[in-house]
Amino acid sequence: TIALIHGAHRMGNRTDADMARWRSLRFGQFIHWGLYAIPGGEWNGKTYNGAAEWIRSWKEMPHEDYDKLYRQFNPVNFNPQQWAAQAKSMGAKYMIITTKHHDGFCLWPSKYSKYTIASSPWKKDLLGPMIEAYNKAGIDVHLYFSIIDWNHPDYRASLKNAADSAAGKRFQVFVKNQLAELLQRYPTIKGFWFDGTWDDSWKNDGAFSDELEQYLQSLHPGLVMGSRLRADEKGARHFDSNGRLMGDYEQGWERKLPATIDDVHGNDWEAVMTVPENQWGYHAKWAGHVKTVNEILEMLVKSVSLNGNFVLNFGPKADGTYRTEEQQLMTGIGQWMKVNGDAIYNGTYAGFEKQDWGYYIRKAGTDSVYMVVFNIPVSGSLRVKLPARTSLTGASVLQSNATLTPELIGRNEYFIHLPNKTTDSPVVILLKTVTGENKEKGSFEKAK
Ligand SMILES: C[C@@H]1N[C@@H](c2nc3ccccc3[nH]2)[C@H](O)[C@@H]1O
Repeated sequence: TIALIHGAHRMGNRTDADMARWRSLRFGQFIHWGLYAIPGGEWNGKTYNGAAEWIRSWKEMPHEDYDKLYRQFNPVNFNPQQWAAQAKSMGAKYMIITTKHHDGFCLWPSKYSKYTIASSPWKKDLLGPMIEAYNKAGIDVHLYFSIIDWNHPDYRASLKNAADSAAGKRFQVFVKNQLAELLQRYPTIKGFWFDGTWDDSWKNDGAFSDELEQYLQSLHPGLVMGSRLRADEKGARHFDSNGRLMGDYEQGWERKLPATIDDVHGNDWEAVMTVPENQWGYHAKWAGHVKTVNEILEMLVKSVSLNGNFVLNFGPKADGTYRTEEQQLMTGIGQWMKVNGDAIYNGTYAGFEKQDWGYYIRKAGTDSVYMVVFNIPVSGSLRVKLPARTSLTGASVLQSNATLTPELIGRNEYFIHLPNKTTDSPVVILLKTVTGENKEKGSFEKAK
């Protein structure tokens, strides 16, 4: 291994209570809200084909036009209690809110910048009421913070000369001050979700990112921060130059999921996902494929089955309301979660051989294993192959509690026959298992 000062400081996952809590929540709501919701991907009658929150980088959007938008930001229909209630009914257990996206506009009245909500017609802090409403609804809040800041005069993508380095130093002080300010203003938040850390100016100062992480932990012990924040002294990000994960969980799964358990290398991880193909902030015209409830449920279930968290993104409109498609998704997902959430919360990798019908999820630390079925075979028989020395002592349909009688078809191998082959939403089966050397024979094993 290479001797590193600013590489990973820990082998393996965090085992403290704050991280165990984050791990148990499994399902989060991302909210991208800011000035970019005003143009909503359109300007001067033209449609921007990129991600709506990147419209300032579009050649058809003059920087000075974008930078004036704050003068009309006035979310008169903003109702944080309603947002929290809808998130709760969807089954989300944590929420990540953009405090400041790449454009540098702050949703809180930061004393370190003029480019904040305080300069808008709305004037008032947006984060405080959100955090209060979500916490009251029993939902943890994490703060998204972009290091890239297109508005700040001292932001540099790269440091080419002494002047750049001086600006870069001033910018680092600004970042540190804003983050400390956020922790001081919102002491109940559970973590930071850093973004915009790919520019050289950041990548080439691993020492600063390391010191910053430690500084934030000192201000707020237990804070959960992913792998996007840090670089090591060689410029390696997410994984240090020895291949060890930096930060508390792998945070690179943006609009993609691991394929198998081998892709996560035993690390905690989280995937963040858009409803359309690639829009985080509000875009008036969603082009391309819009994910359905069942598609999203499969991503959520697959993530949990591979020991990860899944966060679904929402892009509220400039007036503070959600578009219809997003409201309908929250309702549809919530209906399934209401009945089957037990399979998601505290869910972990089961260690059973993956089958085509869907995914196994083990309730953390127990012998309860859920089967979440997405693909019912034409035979109607779901194959279950158990690891050695594990046997079945019970099987039931989670929703109806109907008992199932698995058929032993081989050594540690069963068929579970589903009562009906058609369903328009994933079916969850709860398996009770027993494992051990001198275990009692499972209930469904034929007497010899
Ligand atoms: C969580 C997501 N990360 C930001 C982002 N910017 C990118 C630039 C290039 C490639 C990927 C990007 N993701 C998106 O704007 C969104 O905030």
